[in-house]
Amino acid sequence: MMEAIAALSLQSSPWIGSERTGRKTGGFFRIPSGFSDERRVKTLKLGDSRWSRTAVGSRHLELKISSSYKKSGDNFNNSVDEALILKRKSEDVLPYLNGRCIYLVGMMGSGKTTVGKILSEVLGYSFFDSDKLVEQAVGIASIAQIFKEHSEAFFRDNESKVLRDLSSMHRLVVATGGGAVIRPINWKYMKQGITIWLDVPLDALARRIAAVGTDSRPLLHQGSGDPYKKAFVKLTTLSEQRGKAYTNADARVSLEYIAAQQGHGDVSALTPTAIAIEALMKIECFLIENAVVSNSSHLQE
Ligand SMILES: Nc1ncnc2c1ncn2[C@@H]1O[C@H](COP(=O)(O)OP(=O)(O)O)[C@@H](O)[C@H]1O
Ligand SMILES: O=C(O)C1=C[C@@H](OP(=O)(O)O)[C@@H](O)[C@H](O)C1
Repeated sequence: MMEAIAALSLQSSPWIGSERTGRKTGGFFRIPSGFSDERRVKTLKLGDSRWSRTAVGSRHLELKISSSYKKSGDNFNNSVDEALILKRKSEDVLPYLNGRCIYLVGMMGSGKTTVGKILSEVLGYSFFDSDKLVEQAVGIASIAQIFKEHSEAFFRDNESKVLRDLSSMHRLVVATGGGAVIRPINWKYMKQGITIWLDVPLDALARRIAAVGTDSRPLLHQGSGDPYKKAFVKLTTLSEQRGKAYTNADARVSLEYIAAQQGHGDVSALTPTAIAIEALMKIECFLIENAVVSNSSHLQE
């Protein structure tokens, strides 16, 4: 398992600069949601100089970038602006992560791999896909084949082992399998790092999955008929079973929320980079809230 991780970490994780272009920008990259002035002041009062510097500094940066972002008239500039915001936001967050891993959770097709690779690249972390590590660990080339030759339970046991092994490591972004959230023990492992839920509407998930096919996703690769409808029905059932488990995550990145903030009617207009930026903002909020809570508990001692 550890050799598998070492070998995989040598693989590159491309994406930056290759995102699609062509979307309207609405300047949503202001102060992150739930990141009010009141909370900043509270943070300052608690006297952690590292946080006060970051909070104030990043706020100026966001406001500055936000206005230039809104002025951009063409797609190239929008894409460059997004890349710049991503880079700056990662620089804000990185020192306070202290090497903690980031675990992305969410339904199949929610973009854990796509967004995870962007985050790993920009943070200088290694990227791992837990499905790939399971394939390596059991010596079978695909998840579909693992389900076929063994069972879902066998796959889940190995998925837990992989998450257990990853939990002692640092500086990783991990794209988990969509079902990793159903076993409580997996949360114990993932909570060694920061868990981020990519919350994507079911119709968008079904569209993405119908576009690429269900060969690699055995839970969706059943029955006949229209690929979109089939995926939508199955994803609806899975989401009803798992919806609550995803809410265990430390932070939620809602594509509907980002789209509304950017003035898009549809989440399909969002670039993976925009989603990665929102993820970094949510990580920042989480880290600040945690710092406030731990400072408060020190003060009460
Ligand atoms: N923001 C996005 N917009 C459009 N398509 C996306 C986006 N993010 C991911 N995709 C596509 O959706 C599919 C599933 O993405 P992936 O990252 O593999 O999801 P997961 O790892 O959560 O299963 C891929 O074909 C990917 O290219
Ligand atoms: O939701 C699930 O139960 C699964 C999701 C898949 O991963 P992705 O979320 O990366 O597709 C993979 O682990 C397996 O097919 C089961």
